[in-house]
Amino acid sequence: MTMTRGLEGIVATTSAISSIRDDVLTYRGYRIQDLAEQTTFEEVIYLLWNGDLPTSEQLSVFRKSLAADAAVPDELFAMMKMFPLDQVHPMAVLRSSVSNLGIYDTDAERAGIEANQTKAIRLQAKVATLVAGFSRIRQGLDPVSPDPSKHFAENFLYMMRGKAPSDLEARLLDRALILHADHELNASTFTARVCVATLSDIYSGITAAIGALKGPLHGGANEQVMHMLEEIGSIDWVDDYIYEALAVKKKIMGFGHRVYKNGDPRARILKDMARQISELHEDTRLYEMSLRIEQIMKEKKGLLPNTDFYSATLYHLLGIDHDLFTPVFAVSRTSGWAAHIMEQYKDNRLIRPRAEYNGPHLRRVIPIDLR
Ligand SMILES: CC(=O)SCCNC(=O)CCNC(=O)[C@H](O)C(C)(C)COP(=O)(O)OP(=O)(O)OC[C@H]1O[C@@H](n2cnc3c(N)ncnc32)[C@H](O)[C@@H]1OP(=O)(O)O
Ligand SMILES: O=C([O-])CC(=O)C(=O)O
Repeated sequence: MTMTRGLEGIVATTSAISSIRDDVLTYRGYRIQDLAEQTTFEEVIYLLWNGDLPTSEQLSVFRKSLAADAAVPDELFAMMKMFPLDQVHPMAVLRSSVSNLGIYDTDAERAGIEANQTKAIRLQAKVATLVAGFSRIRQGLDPVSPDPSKHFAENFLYMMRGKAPSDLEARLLDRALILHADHELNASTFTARVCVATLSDIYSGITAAIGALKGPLHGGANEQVMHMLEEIGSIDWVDDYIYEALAVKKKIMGFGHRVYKNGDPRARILKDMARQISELHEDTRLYEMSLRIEQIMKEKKGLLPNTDFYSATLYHLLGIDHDLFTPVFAVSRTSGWAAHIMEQYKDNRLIRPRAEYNGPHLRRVIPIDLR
């Protein structure tokens, strides 16, 4: 048996959804840069689930079905109101709420391609309503009902804020959702596939994936980047902070990647988006601090930013609460998780690796009164 820590370099499945080769990221064969520039998040969801970009007619039908499924059962918002709102993390709320969505879906246990496509649409639409609704409930406000006339990203910001975002803000979020939608066999996607490979249901798979995304070594890093920027506070303190952190071998959030060694292509696009919004708001403090951190990390550690680094500045300037950064990631990644879950069902085999045992050798049980 061979063993690699963290399964590094192990190919665990075949997949036709997204690919990282020579640091080029593609979804279904399309470069991420091209998708971010020329398509919308709804087109990308369709692409991930169906293998091809939609025609305008297909897109229109698809958008209508997403909009029709965006409302969530009142019981879920009632349940959220009972949570300890001043201390609970929104990712914990999302994890529980998606699990609860399955309880209210009468098709939850229905198998088959069509049933899973239907449930994927429901999940994708409702996950945004849940995140936006929770952000309002904890401020003592009522959730805003989804507006079917709005595009996904625009509607998401509208449901959070209670008023429509500008076109540029909606487009920036739309691009961020595209960039985060899928990423080959990352930890949360692998979790989703392991879960449904037991032939468990799609709600269980996405709930498990949300749990994996929450951790700071994965999707939770975007919130931690923001904490770090806040802790540093000013460009004047960046050098001291980073050098001191590196001296005690502290990890700098938003840097490094298991697969990319020459840089994450999404980070380059997000960096430009962070610059754009910083200039728009005439508030370049976080962006300039981030540039300096990037420079030091490259010089001292040879590490480059990953997708979570500049998304922190972008989301902050979009007015998104810091602890909602990872839930926003989850809203986007639901599309990728659902694509992988459906791919897994199509050609399923239980995922069950081995462990190399390194515990005690065979021992005799000593009766309890003699231990
Ligand atoms: C959407 C995403 O999930 S993107 C990733 C988001 N996560 C983060 O940004 C958290 C910070 N980054 C990290 O922890 C790592 O780079 C990971 C988890 C992304 C990749 O981890 P791995 O491939 O397991 O690399 P590993 O953690 O073993 O790091 C290898 C070496 O680089 C160092 N290193 C890696 N990332 C960092 C970092 N961000 N800051 C400082 N040092 C780092 C490690 O300390 C280690 O050094 P050592 O060999 O001297 O012990
Ligand atoms: O691929 C990974 O390991 C993590 C990542 O960047 C992602 O999930 O987007």
